Amino acid sequence: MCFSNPDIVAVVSALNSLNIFVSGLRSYLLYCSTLVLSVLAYRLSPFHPLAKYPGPVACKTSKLWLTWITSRGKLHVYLKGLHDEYGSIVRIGPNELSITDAPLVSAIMGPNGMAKGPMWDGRVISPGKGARENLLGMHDLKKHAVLRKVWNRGFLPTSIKGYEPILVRRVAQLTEALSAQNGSVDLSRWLSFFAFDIMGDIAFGGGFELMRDGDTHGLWRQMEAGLYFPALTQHIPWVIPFRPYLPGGKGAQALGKFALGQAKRRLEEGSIHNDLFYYLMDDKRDNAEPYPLRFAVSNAVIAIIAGSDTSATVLSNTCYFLLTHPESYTRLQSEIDQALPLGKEPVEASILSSLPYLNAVIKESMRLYPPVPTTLQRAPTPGSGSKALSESFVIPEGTAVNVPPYALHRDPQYFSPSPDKFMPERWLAAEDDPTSILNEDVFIPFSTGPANCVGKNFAMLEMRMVLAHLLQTFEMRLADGYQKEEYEAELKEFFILQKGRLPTVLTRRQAA
Ligand code: HEM
Repeated sequence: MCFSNPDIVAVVSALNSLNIFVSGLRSYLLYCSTLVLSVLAYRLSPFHPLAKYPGPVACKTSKLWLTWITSRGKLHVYLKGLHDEYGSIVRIGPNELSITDAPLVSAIMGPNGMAKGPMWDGRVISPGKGARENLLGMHDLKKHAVLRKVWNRGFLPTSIKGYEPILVRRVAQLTEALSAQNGSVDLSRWLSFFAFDIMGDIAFGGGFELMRDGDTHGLWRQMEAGLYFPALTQHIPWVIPFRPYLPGGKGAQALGKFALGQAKRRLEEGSIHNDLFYYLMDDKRDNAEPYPLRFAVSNAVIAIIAGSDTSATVLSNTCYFLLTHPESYTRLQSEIDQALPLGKEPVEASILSSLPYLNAVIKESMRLYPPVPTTLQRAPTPGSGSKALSESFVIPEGTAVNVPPYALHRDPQYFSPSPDKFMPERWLAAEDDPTSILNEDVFIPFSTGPANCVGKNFAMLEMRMVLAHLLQTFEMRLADGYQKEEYEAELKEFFILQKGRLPTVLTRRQAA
């Protein structure tokens, strides 16, 4: 075989180009790895502002570790483990602390506390314009306060009174639908459909009919699936610009589209009751321009996301605890039977709020499983330099602080004895053992301070009403063959605690 001169020249020139490329690539990789190693070394060094706080090396070096833990759905359990091991202040990211110290909790989230932290930039549920203009994700303290005033009007006692007849109708629909089922039903799913329908009523004056039609549009399924991605990106908000190209990055787009359709329908037809949309769009704000449509839609969608799965999870968890604690079930049923004998309908809200055991059961369920179990995050306002939480504890700008309700609620310093056990009696002062501990300041299932849950009073009414009706109407038991351990194993945290199945047999009770 022989090569001509031009062939040899071409090969030599190709080799030269390859050499230049390889050495360029080598220099680039060297530059990148030096940069990464320097950043890692700084994060682990004594010069880092958070150097004195303990925590695992994996957390100190990168948020990718917590992203991985979150992907398994058990971030709440992991963070509790870290607090058990390292104490009340733990470094959970290069620039992030998790805090379970009671006096610091109110300094972080109370009236003089901090604004929402950077994780909200990564919690975009339904992409598109307006995604950041809702109450839940608003960083700016002044803008938040203005918008919160509008939302508050939707949840004043008089506004909630207006929602009561709708709630009574939906609860009756739930019990009728459950009565019509044969054998075992997935109670958890029915409670989700109920919560979705009622939030559709409150937000848009109706339009979601999951109890009647099932999840035919896949809205509930997509909303639950849509929470997975923001649960990961909340730790690494810098990936948000790449979101459309990432698997699962489309989010709850169907919910957003459906909501826009409902909003347009709602605007054309009006509503027979004052729904949240009324307060967001039609309400006369003090000499201000009305909000644009996409703003109202974005906020109303947030009501559905923040208000449906949260209440449904508490309801399902509470049923699970009652079904696995027969003495609590019997005690609650007899309290309800005395206050609301079978056949007496509708159940009155004022009576429900005065039932001590019913309220203790709901609180105890939310203590053990707060639906937002880990990620109440706050941070110093950009440009402020720092925020002093106490004389000796200053948070430098650029640091986020996380308060994890799940770890707080199971801390024996604050709830004792047996903080991991379901014991509603701990909330009943008259029956309380004087040696027991119950610190209500750190009982924060609805958060605390100016950004606490705006829907709290409505959610409490809803949960009391559903539970009272279920226990008044049915005898309930877990389905044969269902292993109760499955329930807690299936509880996964993706931003909100998501539940699995709760196979239950419901038998209609007869009036005595
Ligand atoms: C058991 C039911 C519920 C629980 C446990 C719950 C829990 C929470 C928590 C923990 C927060 C605070 C997040 C933070 O501090 O960063 C929050 C905020 C919020 N919740 Fe709820 N929630 C529930 C039901 C509802 C309902 C029914 C609505 C109705 C619309 C709602 C709407 C909101 C909104 C709009 C915010 C943002 C408040 C603000 O930033 O000012 N939630 N919720």
